[in-house]
Amino acid sequence: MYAMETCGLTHRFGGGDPVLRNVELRVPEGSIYGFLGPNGAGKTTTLRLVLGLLGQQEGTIHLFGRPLTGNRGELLRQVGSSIESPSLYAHLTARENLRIWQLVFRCPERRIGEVLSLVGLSGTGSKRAGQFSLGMKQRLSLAVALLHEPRMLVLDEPTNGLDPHGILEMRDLLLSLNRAHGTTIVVSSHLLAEVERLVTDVAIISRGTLRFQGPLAELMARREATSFITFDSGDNTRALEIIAAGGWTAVPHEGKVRVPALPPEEIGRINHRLALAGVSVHEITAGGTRLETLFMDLVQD
Ligand SMILES: Nc1ncnc2c1ncn2[C@@H]1O[C@H](COP(=O)(O)OP(=O)(O)OP(=O)(O)O)[C@@H](O)[C@H]1O
Repeated sequence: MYAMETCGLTHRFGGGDPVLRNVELRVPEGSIYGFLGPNGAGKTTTLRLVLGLLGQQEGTIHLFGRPLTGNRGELLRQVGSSIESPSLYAHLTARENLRIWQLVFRCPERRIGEVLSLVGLSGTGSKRAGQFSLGMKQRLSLAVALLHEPRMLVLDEPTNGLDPHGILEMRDLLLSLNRAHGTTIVVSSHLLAEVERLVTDVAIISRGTLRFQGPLAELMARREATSFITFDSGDNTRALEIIAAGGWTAVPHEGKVRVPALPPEEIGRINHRLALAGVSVHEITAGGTRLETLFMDLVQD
């Protein structure tokens, strides 16, 4: 079952061109789903539609297998979100901010302490949210989103403006939430590298159109298909013959020998065979398309 599913989602602002065209998201329950695309691609608009923050024009939205239309209140109660700038009161402490939302969500008071500890803000005492670092503000927004123990979290650019340490902290936090509670997490980002080690599934959107959707492993496999290993040895002509005779596809490249990407044990086997034949290998390098390059290719027309 999909935690979130959109069908034919199309949206225009005013009478302009569509900013979303037939967007079909399928977020598997329990996944960490990276919704990726460059600035202005349509990520926030899609998420606002799914959260009922923007009037739907064309298409359908299902959450947990049920249509949003007609079940909005009940379905959105199972979702925690942080979209655009966090709605925090600068003059209140973390605990006071959460107290307000605890009353709004009507959840037990104990949740305040629980989420504070979960996001690592228990020790902030009388410090006001206005004095928090950006990373702390992001974590407090996450705490608000988690108060009512949602089945799915929808976070728009949660690592925006964070330094590398803050990005790592946020990643670990989201991973542990997903593992400990099975919470489905949808996280948007304009940088694949920021979420590459977090997500299980990926959707890539560009100019309002979905360019890729599937498990991260599928995207990785596309990269591997264009990757290669290069051998440089004392006698590359013989090396080429020996590798080809072993049944591997090998081609000469800039005076060296190139084979398609292989598992490490296969590379070891080639190296061993060359050594046995008296060809000494100086260098083995892996190269090819970086995941980020593949991402850029996908978002460019
Ligand atoms: N309220 C609005 N009125 C008119 N146009 C809008 C409005 N909100 C968004 N847009 C336009 O819709 C397109 C998609 O914007 P959206 O904010 O959804 O992109 P995004 O992928 O979230 O980008 P970013 O990473 O910059 O937030 C953009 O061209 C944007 O200018």
